[in-house]
Amino acid sequence: MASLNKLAIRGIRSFDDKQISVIEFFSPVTVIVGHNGSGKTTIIECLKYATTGDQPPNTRGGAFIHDPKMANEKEVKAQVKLRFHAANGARMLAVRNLSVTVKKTAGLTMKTLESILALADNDSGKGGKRGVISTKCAEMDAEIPQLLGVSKAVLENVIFCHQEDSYWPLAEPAALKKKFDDIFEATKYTKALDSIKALRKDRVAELKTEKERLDGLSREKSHADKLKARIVDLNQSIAAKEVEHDDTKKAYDAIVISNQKFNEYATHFREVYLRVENYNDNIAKIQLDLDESKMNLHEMPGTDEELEAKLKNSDGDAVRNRQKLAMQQSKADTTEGELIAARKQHTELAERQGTFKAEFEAQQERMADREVVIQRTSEKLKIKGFSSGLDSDKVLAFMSKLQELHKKQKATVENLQRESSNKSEEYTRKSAQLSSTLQAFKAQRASLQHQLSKHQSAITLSERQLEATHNLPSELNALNGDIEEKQNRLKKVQAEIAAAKYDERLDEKTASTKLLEERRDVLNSEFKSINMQSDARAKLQVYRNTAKAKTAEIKTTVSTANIGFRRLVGAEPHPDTMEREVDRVQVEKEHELAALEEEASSTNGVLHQAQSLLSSLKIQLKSKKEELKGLDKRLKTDLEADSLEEALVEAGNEVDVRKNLASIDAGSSKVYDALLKIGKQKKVCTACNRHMDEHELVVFEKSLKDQMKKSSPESLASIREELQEWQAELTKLQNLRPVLIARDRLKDIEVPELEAKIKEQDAKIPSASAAAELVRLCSIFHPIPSAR
Ligand SMILES: Nc1ncnc2c1ncn2[C@@H]1O[C@H](COP(=O)(O)OP(=O)(O)OP(=O)(O)O)[C@@H](O)[C@H]1O
Repeated sequence: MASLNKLAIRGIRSFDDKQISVIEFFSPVTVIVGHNGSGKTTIIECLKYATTGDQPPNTRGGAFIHDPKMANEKEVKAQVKLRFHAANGARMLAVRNLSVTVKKTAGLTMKTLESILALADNDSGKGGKRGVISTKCAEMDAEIPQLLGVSKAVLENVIFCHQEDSYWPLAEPAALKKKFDDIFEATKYTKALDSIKALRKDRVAELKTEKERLDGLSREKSHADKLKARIVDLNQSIAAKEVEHDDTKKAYDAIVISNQKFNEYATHFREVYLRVENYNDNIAKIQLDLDESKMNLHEMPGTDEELEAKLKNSDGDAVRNRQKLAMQQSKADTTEGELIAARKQHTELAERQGTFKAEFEAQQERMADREVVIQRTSEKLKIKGFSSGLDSDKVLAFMSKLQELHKKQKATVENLQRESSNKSEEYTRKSAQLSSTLQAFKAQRASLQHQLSKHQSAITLSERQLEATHNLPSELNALNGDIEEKQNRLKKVQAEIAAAKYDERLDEKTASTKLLEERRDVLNSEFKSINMQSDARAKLQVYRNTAKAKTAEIKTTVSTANIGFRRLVGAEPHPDTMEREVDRVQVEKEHELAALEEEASSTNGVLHQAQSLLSSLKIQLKSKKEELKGLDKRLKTDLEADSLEEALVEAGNEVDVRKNLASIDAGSSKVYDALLKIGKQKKVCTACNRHMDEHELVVFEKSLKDQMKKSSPESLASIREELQEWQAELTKLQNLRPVLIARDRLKDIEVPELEAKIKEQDAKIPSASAAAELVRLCSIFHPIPSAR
């Protein structure tokens, strides 16, 4: 238990600064008695100041120190010295020094001077520094209450409570609680609680972060699971695609065969189509001929039986021809249907070709990705020779190199893992050894400290005994010898401790532990990086497998495409030149197609021109024939004779005759009568003075009578009528001349010319039609390769 021993006061309040006043405290109680103002309170204040460092209330500015005015000094130095027994029995000495100086402005300046807390042994008494524990006020303020085993609050508020502060139990609840908290040291528990709360808050925040991290990790894990599932799905899908590819290939082969069949059908259809067109043309011609024949119907020679037989035969032929035509028509319809189906098939094939192209493009992209991955991996793993131009051989070489590297890395990882585990074991073992050594050192130090405290208590005891036995020098000497011996032993033990260099060894071990921990960290980071590399290699393996499958797929596709390549390019495909060759052939084929389309357009133009010319010629011919028919009809109607010229001559003669006859007037009959009478009488013709015999006279008489008849008024009227008729006939015949000329021109020139032209065009059209159809089919089935 702690106890106060002595208090020495100098220069505090009413205590003089020139001499030291010593108060000794006795056990079990010390009573301080004195007059008012004699200094009792000052003693308590000095005890409080010595133990806690707190000056009494309202003593700022040096009021606690003896007044310099009273001392008649400009500076007063004060000292409070307390010797006490600590709770552990140690004899301690606490010295605190103060000074106060009179200011020029009549105020005081207070200073806290040197303070010492030391073991109150002999050496310290001689000014040695051996037992000094602290010289700092703050440390002393904390140390002394600990040494006394009482809290500062108890010292302040209970033991050395100033009379001015002694009313605190009547203070307000908050202040009272504070005091109680301080006295019962609840503050540290409150602080501990606050600290626990703060720690809890930190831990909750950490927990939250960890939870979030855990959530993130679980999310990543679920993502990884999903990725795994996706990989499985993709593998399944790849397998399904391969199966689909096989099916598609089979379907493609079947389509190629059906395409060939379609080509054959198309060729056949073209032939049939041309034949049908020819038949149609023939039918048209026959129709025209029939129309013409109908127009120019003439009586067929032969008997009725023969004609009937002919007619029957012709009907049979027509029926057969119609049947043939119907068959051809149905064939044409069938072929048209096949053509539509084939075109549909062609479209589907083109779509499939597009799909294959898209897949091929995707494959190319994947290959490009693979190349990038290989390049990055080669750069990362420092494998030379794979930065560019990665063909399949190089890729395989890269894979084999990676496998080798993987094996090496695996072996290295295993070695490192073994090494790491060995080192870890070694580290654990050494750490355990060091821990045990440390524990041993600690135990040793504790026992030494125990011994030391024992020795110190023995010294204290000895000192007490020494003090108590001043009159026993012999005992003192013995005790001194004992003390010396113990001190020697203490020194020896301390020297042993120093010689053992436990601290240095401990430092060494700590440094070695630190080194081992650093090494372990390095190994752990290496292990982590190796694990990452292992992951990367696993990923690479997956990529490699994918690339392998894709390469096989590409090979199959390429081998299929190679057939088409050979067919189109006419050479063996080579990966370096393949695309260029296909591009070149594509350009060529596109040119050819353009030329074919141009040709088709020009051929179609020619065909359409020929067909329109033919139809126009046919229309012209038809109109000419109709015109000719009309002219013929008119000629037949208006011209009875075979020849118009003869008819004209005849009509002219008739008109002339009638004109001559009509010119004979009525008086001429009297002339004929007189001539007849004279001739009968004289047998002489008075008109020509020629003699006539009887026979001649008969003829003369008959002729004159005819003339007389003709020159009769009735006869003349009739002649005039006839003249008019013949003149009308002549006019009509003269009007027929241009008709005849026109008909002859039509018949002999225009119609034959038109017929010849139509024949010529007829002959041209099938070839033009066939050419146009051929060009059209060529342009439809013209293969254009694609570089993809
Ligand atoms: N700074 C100072 N310098 C000199 N003397 C002082 C100073 N301050 C106080 N005093 C004197 O110290 C004395 C105070 O002593 P103190 O209060 O300790 O006496 P006391 O015995 O406790 O009295 P009471 O029984 O009345 O409480 C007074 O006489 C006062 O005049």
